[in-house]
Amino acid sequence: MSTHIGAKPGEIAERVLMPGDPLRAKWIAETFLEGATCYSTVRNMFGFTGTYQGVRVSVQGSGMGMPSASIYTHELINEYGVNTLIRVGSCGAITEDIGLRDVIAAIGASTDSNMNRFRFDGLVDYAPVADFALLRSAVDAAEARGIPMRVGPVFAADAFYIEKEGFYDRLADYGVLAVEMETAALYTIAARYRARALTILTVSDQLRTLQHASADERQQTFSQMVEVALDAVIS
Ligand SMILES: O=P(O)(O)O[C@H]1O[C@H](CO)[C@@H](O)[C@H]1O
Ligand SMILES: O=c1cc[nH]c(=O)[nH]1
Repeated sequence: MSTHIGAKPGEIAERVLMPGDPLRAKWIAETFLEGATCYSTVRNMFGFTGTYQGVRVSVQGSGMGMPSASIYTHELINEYGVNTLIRVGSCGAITEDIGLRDVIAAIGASTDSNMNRFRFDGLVDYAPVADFALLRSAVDAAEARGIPMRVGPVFAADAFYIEKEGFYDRLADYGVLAVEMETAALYTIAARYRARALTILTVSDQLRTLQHASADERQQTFSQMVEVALDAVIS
């Protein structure tokens, strides 16, 4: 086992879906994987391995925010040999042309996290980006399933509750589609250790119109996001 994951060597697949919510990991494993078994309950951050269309796939909760997601990303890659990670998360849309329940693939992530400034001694504003082949596979999968999916940049925020007048407007001015809390760290760590990473998100909150998805709506459209992610992760 690693410091934060209770799996034995070989229990985690090379391909992993990573939701923030550990109960979403359980739901994905029970709903979409065959023969799924739980390999870790450490900190209740559940992880499961099963098969999807005959291919071994794991689902690991990452927790909320970049410090937590960094731990799981680092250990999955470096302690368990994971080479492909797709985050399946929720997000807040910051442009009015994106609706509740829409699916977004993150081509890159800006952030207010200080992690990369620390990493590069404050001299570089590193640009964390998605793996192109995974992104292309996700786009192909969404098209094949008839699921509309926007592709664009997101903002990975340190804080969920931001009291900064006009901040989302300014991000939207620069083309940012949505706000979430993990992708900059995921893309950076995957790049560092030569793994492939992608984030796919479902809009749970429309931050312009202040609409919020109901629990049922979230579950239904999370299904679309997960189907696209599973098709891409086994590609
Ligand atoms: O739904 P998940 O994957 O947790 O993602 C989003 O939801 C959490 C905030 O509610 C943050 O982790 C954010 O990134
Ligand atoms: O980080 C997040 C996730 C969902 N909704 C938000 O507004 N922010």
